[in-house]
Amino acid sequence: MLGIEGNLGDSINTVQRSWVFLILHLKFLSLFPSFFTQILFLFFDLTTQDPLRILKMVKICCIGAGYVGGPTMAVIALKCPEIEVAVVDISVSRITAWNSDALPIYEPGLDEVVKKCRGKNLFFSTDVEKHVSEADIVFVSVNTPTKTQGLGAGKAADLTYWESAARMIADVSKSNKIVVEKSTVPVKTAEAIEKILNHNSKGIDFQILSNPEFLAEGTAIQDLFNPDRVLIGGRETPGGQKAIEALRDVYAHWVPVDRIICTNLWSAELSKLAANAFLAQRISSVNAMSALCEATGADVSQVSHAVGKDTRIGPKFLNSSVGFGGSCFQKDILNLVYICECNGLPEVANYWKQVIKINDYQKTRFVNRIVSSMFNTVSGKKIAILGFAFKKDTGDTRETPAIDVCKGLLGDKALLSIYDPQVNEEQIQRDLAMNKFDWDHPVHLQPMSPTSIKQVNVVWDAYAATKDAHGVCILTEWDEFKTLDYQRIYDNMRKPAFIFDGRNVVDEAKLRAIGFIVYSIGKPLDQWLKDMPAVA
Ligand SMILES: NC(=O)c1ccc[n+]([C@@H]2O[C@H](COP(=O)([O-])OP(=O)(O)OC[C@H]3O[C@@H](n4cnc5c(N)ncnc54)[C@H](O)[C@@H]3O)[C@@H](O)[C@H]2O)c1
Ligand SMILES: O=c1ccn([C@@H]2O[C@H](COP(=O)(O)OP(=O)(O)O[C@H]3O[C@H](CO)[C@@H](O)[C@H](O)[C@H]3O)[C@@H](O)[C@H]2O)c(=O)[nH]1
Repeated sequence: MLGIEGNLGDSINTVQRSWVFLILHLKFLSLFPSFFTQILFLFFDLTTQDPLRILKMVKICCIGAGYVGGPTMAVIALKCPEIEVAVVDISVSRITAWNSDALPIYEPGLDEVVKKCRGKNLFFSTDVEKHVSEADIVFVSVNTPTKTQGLGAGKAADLTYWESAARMIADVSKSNKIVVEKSTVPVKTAEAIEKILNHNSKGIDFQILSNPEFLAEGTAIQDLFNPDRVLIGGRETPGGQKAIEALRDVYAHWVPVDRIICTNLWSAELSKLAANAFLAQRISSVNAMSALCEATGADVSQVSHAVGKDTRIGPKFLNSSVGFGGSCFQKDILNLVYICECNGLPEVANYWKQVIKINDYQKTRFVNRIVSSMFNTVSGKKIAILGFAFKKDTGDTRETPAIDVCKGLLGDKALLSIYDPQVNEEQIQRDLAMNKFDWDHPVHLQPMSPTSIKQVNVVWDAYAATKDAHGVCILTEWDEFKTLDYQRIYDNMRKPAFIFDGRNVVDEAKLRAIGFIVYSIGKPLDQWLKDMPAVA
């Protein structure tokens, strides 16, 4: 095992040197194969300590085999063949899936990366303690969901899973370790983790680093291969700096060093929350504009284009939508709000709270638009839902706006027929039966009792979903929804046939020419919709 204090950073730096040495070594052994020569070389190896000592593999363990732990570690294993990477989880079903041909998450490019490394230097296991105790670097990538009860419920991050992982690391460790916060955590979490780890440390040196992850689902592999930046925060002590160096050396296998930013612990922890808040704020800003566009006849796509051409603003993340979803934005902003409140900054807290309020408003506005357009009632009417995942190219449904829209329509007694290319019926039924904030607690990774909602029917084809429907809602921007045969869909629907496009994927002019009544977020309204204004 390599000690962190002394030589982990150096060892990775000198890997190339060691390969040269090994080749020379083997060459000499083949030239002088006598027993005596071999003994001489062995003696040399043992006494010099360098470089053969460092040929022993560095071991990384990641606790949490989820959307972050799985892809991140697979890419580290691919890019660092001399490092042994173990990804561990308490969920037996998740680990079984990681070891099978049907990986537990859908992510373009992930299968190929896993296939290249699994069984070589990438391992998935439920033997959490063994792999943690053997590792030099332990990443912790467990859930940090919003608290559902107690102090800070509905806002604060629930650190139960993080704390239990930290206690387990302290219990099973027998050698020095770098412990890396990969999960998104409240600023100052590292201080609490240090206390847990060092309280009963048996003389072991634990260095805590913050290394937040910025990948987005659906593009995780490309984001990991080519990150805008890698952020590493650590203590400003010699030990802390050495640990930063060791982790930087891992990423430096494929990330240009000028993109690896090193900061203090608190800056790294806070930057992750700040980045998500800034990104979500852009979406709430454009969504707020979308309401004004509908009221005035402006077109939100044109406004976004014009605004985004300003190089100080930039064109990305300005797509108006039914609202942002996903496991991160809402959770992390609520967490930020709570931290501001705890630090006596109510004005700052209220500023960020508004990003969530606009997002909720956007989802409610969308449901109200549907109901008001369809003569103020959807009771007993079949509504097709196209797309349930929170964005395209993922099967993840955590905090998807589709849940709120579907629940809103179910509240008005609609009959839903749902199709998503990557989300199965069990997941959809479970999501629609779940309470707010329950979605990201590990108990929900286990199969739940099948309490299916009778008003909901899940089908495996957009045409089946839309057959005999009164209205169609597009809630995820899957590419296939752009090229559906809308004439066929129209012919098989009840009339008047409505389309409510929550992602601005359809060509409204073409659909209107077919005969549809079309509502697209932030676009000029047609006469029908003007005559039946939604109550926001
Ligand atoms: N999903 C993303 O795109 C994304 C991106 C950046 C950061 N993050 C952050 O990363 C963290 C993980 O997110 P995720 O989406 O991968 O979550 P996830 O639910 O997909 O995975 C977390 C895993 O941790 C496991 N786990 C929980 N407690 C454990 C324990 N004590 N020991 C072993 N395993 C345990 C769970 O069983 C689960 O499989 C969160 O803090 C999240 O905010 C997520
Ligand atoms: O212009 C846009 C861009 C996105 N969205 C929606 O916003 C949500 C989030 O999308 P995205 O950010 O692409 O996916 P995530 O996987 O949630 O990634 C975010 O959250 C991660 C978890 O913290 C971070 O690591 C990423 O950097 C951050 O982009 C989705 O519902 C999108 O449909 C919009 O409505 N309009």
